[in-house]
Amino acid sequence: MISTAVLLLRNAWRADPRRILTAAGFALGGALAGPLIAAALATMTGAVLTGRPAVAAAAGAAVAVLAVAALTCSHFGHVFWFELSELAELDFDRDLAALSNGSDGIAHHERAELADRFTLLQRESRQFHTGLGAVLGLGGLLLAVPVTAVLLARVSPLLLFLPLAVLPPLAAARLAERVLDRSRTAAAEPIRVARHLFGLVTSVQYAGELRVAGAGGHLLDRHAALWRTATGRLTAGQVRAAGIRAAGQALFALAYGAAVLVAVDRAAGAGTVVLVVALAVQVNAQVTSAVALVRDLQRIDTAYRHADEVRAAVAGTGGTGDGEVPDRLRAGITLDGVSFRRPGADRPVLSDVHLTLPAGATVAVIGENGAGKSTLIKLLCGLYRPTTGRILIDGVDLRDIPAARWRERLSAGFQDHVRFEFPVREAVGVGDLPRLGDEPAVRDALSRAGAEALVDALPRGLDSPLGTAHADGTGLSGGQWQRLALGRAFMRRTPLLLVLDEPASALDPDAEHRLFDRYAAQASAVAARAGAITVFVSHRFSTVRTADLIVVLRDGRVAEAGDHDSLLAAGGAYAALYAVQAAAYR
Ligand SMILES: Nc1ncnc2c1ncn2[C@@H]1O[C@H](COP(=O)(O)OP(=O)(O)OP(=O)(O)O)[C@@H](O)[C@H]1O
Repeated sequence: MISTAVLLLRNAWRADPRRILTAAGFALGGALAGPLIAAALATMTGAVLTGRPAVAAAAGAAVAVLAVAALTCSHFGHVFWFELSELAELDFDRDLAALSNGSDGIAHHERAELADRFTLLQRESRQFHTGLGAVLGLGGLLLAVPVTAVLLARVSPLLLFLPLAVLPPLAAARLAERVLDRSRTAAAEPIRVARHLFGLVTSVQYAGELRVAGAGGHLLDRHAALWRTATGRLTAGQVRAAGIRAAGQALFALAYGAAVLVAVDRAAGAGTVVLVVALAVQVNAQVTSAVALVRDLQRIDTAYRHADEVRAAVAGTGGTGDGEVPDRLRAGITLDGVSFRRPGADRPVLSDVHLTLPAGATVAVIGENGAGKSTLIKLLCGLYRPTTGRILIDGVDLRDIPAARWRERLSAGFQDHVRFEFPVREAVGVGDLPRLGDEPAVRDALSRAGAEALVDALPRGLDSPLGTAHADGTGLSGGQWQRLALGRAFMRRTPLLLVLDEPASALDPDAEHRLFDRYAAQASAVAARAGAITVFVSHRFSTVRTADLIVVLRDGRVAEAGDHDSLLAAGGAYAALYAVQAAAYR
């Protein structure tokens, strides 16, 4: 926890040294005012009772000034540290985003325990606005407690034990926070799933299907059940934590009662009794705030610990070598005995895949649902790493190439593409960030994706905002979103590998056919320039048959590979599938 406090202070210092110093000054001043008020009150009472009006008036004025100072310090201190705390929250959110999206691969995202950690971290990041205040408050207490102790010791050394009575409630608070942490961890999974269900029920995208199926009520019932499970676990944790805290406070209450008895027993005068009672109240307030401040700080400590766990899980998912990506592909991409198994899965998704994708070729990957087509695409993109085997780019192992370097030479259109609710030029331009504002490049990509007519029909052309995030945004159909995603995939000028995972599943067959005709002509130009390989997944054989190489996957293995004519002649799985689809169109 001390390291967390130091980290928060260091970050605040880095952000604005003057601001944090001023906030610390106010925190210390405010903390000191408390015991001094008790001392001034005692002096005032003694002076009144012994008939010294001038001293009583001065002490009374001091009480008033100190009380105002305490309030002022707390108010202005808050103003100074609040913004720094907001920055700490922003920093942590950025860290989270980097952890979530900044890793080389994506396989760790598919692990449930990591998803739970992220759920917790998102909740915990909301605690950051209290962190700096807690550190400064505890700093103030470090000053106020000894001053209070000295004042108490002057009455009786026995009273020195009163601040020690702070320890049981503090220890109890630590223990209680650990109990709460365990209950929050236990509740993370039901909360995550419940949020997912709530997202489904409230999503415009799925509204139609859920209405027709009448599944909305069912999902809400499951959501409520999960929420009840989560709340039950959290409440059980809260009850246990409250019991532990109450036990700590009870020990302090005993010490408090004993202190007042000592004061009454040793009282040299009414002023001293007032001093002890006021200081005992101070100690009580100090304990209560110490408990709250420690709890706040401990939550942030927990957040950092959880973030470290995620960081450790994410580390090591990236490439380590310093291999170069060739300017142009000469031989091609080779999969040499590639297998892939997800952590914790009992069987591999891909097994012992041997394939050569020649430079300049168009490769179609086909197979039944779940055969491993998308997994193969993600392996080629370096988003997953082979569990065994190698992927060689012109002979260089992909493992030895830094992920960022390889990705710069990729273009991808994914099945579950992003629907960027931006103006069209940006929604497409993000496919090649350096050319985000390059209108001719965006128009060219749109034309290759067959989306120029779609954009021309929009009220503000390339500047038309898309989606419901904008008041004047235009809603698009699934196929129209897909055309824009394709446009995005076509933004990069010289990719070495273009992957298209069911890029036209939402297009009508005619549109898909035209798209691939147009694409094939351009692909051969890029292929001639850079030896670029296009790998696409499609279930439509009218498109698949045009590929130079067709790879048929079955149960994660390559069942057949070859061009259309040779596969038909072989009379295997491809020929059978082709015959079924051809018959359906006859
Ligand atoms: N996110 C995931 N987490 C765990 N397992 C997964 C995940 N995605 C896919 N799988 C598993 O990997 C296998 C291969 O999935 P993949 O998406 O590669 O198949 P596919 O051939 O592209 O299927 P489709 O034609 O349905 O898109 C599936 O059988 C599934 O069991």
